[in-house]
Amino acid sequence: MIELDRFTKKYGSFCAVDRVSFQVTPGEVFGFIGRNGAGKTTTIRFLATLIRATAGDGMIAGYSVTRQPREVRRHLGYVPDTFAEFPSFRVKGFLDFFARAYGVPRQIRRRRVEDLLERLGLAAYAKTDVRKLSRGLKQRLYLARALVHDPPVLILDEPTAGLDPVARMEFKSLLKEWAAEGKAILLSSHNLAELADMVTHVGIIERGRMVVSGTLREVLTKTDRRPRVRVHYLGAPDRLETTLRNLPQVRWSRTENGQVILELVESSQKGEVVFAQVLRTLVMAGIDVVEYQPLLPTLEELFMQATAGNALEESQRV
Ligand SMILES: Nc1ncnc2c1ncn2[C@@H]1O[C@H](COP(=O)(O)OP(=O)(O)OP(=O)(O)O)[C@@H](O)[C@H]1O
Repeated sequence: MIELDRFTKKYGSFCAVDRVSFQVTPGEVFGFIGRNGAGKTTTIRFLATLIRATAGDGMIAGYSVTRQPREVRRHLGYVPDTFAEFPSFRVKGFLDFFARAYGVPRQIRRRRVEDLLERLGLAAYAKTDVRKLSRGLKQRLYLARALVHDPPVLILDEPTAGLDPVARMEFKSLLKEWAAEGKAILLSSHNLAELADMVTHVGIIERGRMVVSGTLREVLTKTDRRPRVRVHYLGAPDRLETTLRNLPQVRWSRTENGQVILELVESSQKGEVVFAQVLRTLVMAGIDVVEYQPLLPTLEELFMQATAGNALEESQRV
């Protein structure tokens, strides 16, 4: 598992990361989110043993990042956000080289390299020079490299940047497989809609501080946005409009792709009761409701809300 304990990193008098803590246990996928310069890469590079902490420590699979970096590297698969250039290597030879460097026994090595080439869609490029790969293919190769020693922990900095839509879908299902195998996974991404589909947990870092963290569901329900519901109905809109006008529980409505989004008033009762009341009224008014779907706030909405205070402070400073 991954454990970060009050990690702090200062560059001179500037504090890039300030006492950030979190845990990722086996089977969890933790999405690490933040604006440019918030401190994600600094934190990730520390966990990957590439920079030292000013204070605090981290544990990877039970080993201290500060005191046992060699052990940490043996238990960690890391994909950086930028790729170093390598000398001439063919794709398969590249993976084989890293598998040897990690001391993977020969019998296992051959099978594992073949398997990774297959799973990451690289089999057709096995003999291609790595320097000739496109950005997306390099991304896949680096993912494969991170997995050659079958580490229990994966840390991926912007792993889907550069992937085409098909490769993204494949990556998502691979991520689920790795999590189901019991790996603890940390990933950062700026694509929040995509991230919401991949993670079990999220943490939002803002100017070096963790401002929100928890399970995806937990943090999404923490937003103070009012309850919304999407209604798919049959028939002409005028009857619905008349009904909505007389519904005190509805603050506003708008039409999106032939369906109606309703924002409901907050009530002292549980949100679910308001949803039920509105549905009952619509049905009683003779509206043929085909689908009625309460909408959770999105990760974008949560992110904007969690970082809004700081954005305001910044704009006031200018
Ligand atoms: N070597 C360094 N020397 C001085 N400041 C640094 C150094 N590395 C990072 N910083 C600063 O630390 C802060 C955090 O940077 P970091 O790269 O961790 O952000 P990030 O969240 O990964 O951003 P992005 O989304 O743009 O990759 C930034 O203000 C950055 O300028």
